[in-house]
Amino acid sequence: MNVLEETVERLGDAASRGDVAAVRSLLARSASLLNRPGTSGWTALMLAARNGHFTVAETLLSHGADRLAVNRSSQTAYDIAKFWGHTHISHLLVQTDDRPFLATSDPSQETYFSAEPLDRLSERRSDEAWQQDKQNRPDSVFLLFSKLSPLVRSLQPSTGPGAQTSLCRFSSSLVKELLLKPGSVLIFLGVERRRPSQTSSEPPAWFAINSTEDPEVLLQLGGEKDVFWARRPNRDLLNLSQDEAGIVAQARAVLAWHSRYTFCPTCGSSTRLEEAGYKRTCTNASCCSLLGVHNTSYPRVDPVVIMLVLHPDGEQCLLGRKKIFPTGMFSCLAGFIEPGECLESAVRREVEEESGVKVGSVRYVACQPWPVPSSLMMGCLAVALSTHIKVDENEIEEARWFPRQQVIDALFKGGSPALFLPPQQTIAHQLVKHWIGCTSNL
Ligand SMILES: NC(=O)C1=CN([C@@H]2O[C@H](COP(=O)(O)OP(=O)(O)OC[C@H]3O[C@@H](n4cnc5c(N)ncnc54)[C@H](O)[C@@H]3O)[C@@H](O)[C@H]2O)C=CC1
Ligand SMILES: [Mg+2]
Ligand SMILES: [Mg+2]
Ligand SMILES: [Mg+2]
Ligand SMILES: [Zn+2]
Repeated sequence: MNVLEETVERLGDAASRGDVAAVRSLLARSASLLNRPGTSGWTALMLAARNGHFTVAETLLSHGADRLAVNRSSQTAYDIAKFWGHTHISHLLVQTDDRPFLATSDPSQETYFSAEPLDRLSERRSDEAWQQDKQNRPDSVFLLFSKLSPLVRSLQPSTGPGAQTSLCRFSSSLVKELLLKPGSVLIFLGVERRRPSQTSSEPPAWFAINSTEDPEVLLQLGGEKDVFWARRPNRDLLNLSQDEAGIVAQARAVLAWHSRYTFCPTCGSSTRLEEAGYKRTCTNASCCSLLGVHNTSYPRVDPVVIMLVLHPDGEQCLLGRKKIFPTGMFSCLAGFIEPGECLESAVRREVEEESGVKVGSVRYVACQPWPVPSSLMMGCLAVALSTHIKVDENEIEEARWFPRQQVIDALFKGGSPALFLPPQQTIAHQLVKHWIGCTSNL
């Protein structure tokens, strides 16, 4: 047993005995131990739940313990507390479960693409002198995009689980010439959020550039090894750190808008970039888009509902697959919100259109920006009123009710040829996990 494994066992032992002081001091030394299972396959939270130690469970949760982790029998800490009759602890775990998982200050609970590591400082967007000064500062950070894909670098596996790629960061001197090229679009992203202890004068500003120069030539710019364009949205863009994914969500969606709105949607004249990339204004002085405020001048966000529909028996959920999905992959149904629709009506309409199932109550859970090109995925749980399935074959190849246990296996045991779910970075995956966590009672 190595030192790490030994420390995990000590944490588990302290949690089993109800020794809050020992739990705190072990976590203070190594917070990464928190969700590691010991040799028994149980996490510290499960052991606290098994032995009825409320304060330990509370302490572990306050440090961000994963209440949805399962042991080798697919039991969560909640299941264990319930089984052993520790109602005060199962209530504690349900209380936490009942909250939408985004309504928490714990960043590890954010959905992928939703982190906000930069302060967008929208009030500085029209301040041209300020923008110019930031663009010239040596500590400003520039990200490079080609055909809307960011330039990234592969990280060594030793950097730990999670991020496998990182955004390439350029300084103003390296991009100076590129900015003069006619095809370059520059947008301001924001400034780094500083913790109070970091007292240096001004936090660095971040910008993104989309360039139309030859991508192969651009690759040489940084002179780094292992750099490549993160072109495959479902692969390369999902391997960033939580913070970098948040920055890409903002940058890619705004740059995509610039690439598609070079002409005015109202009169067809050309448009020019303003407000550091957050507005496009028509160059035709008589265009009515210049009178008043028009949404055609601002970056667009397309609202989408994505929903996990639950069977009236509460034990099954409805998942569907499009033809383009890899074999065996099923996901939540989803669809664009139409004008004049609220979230609930869009959920009911899309589910009925795509599967023939009628839906009653709908509850919003959490959302996720999806920057390909610029959707906002609003995740809901919905309860079915009818169960007969008739798919819209234009959109969906197959939709089925899946039993809870099969979904749990797909979530925690990696799936099977019959069912696997989209990766954990997607809100579809998180919605399914949320349902299992809310109703966990194996
Ligand atoms: N993460 C996940 O597991 C899933 C994500 N999605 C995403 O959700 C989004 C919407 O889902 P869909 O099933 O495609 O929507 P949908 O069910 O409304 O059907 C798509 C069709 O709606 C029309 N449409 C209406 N407004 C549109 C707009 N603003 N942009 C593009 N097409 C529009 C187009 O004809 C398009 O083919 C897609 O971007 C899709 O990639 C969809 C299913 C699962
Ligand atoms: Mg759809
Ligand atoms: Mg649809
Ligand atoms: Mg639709
Ligand atoms: Zn116009």
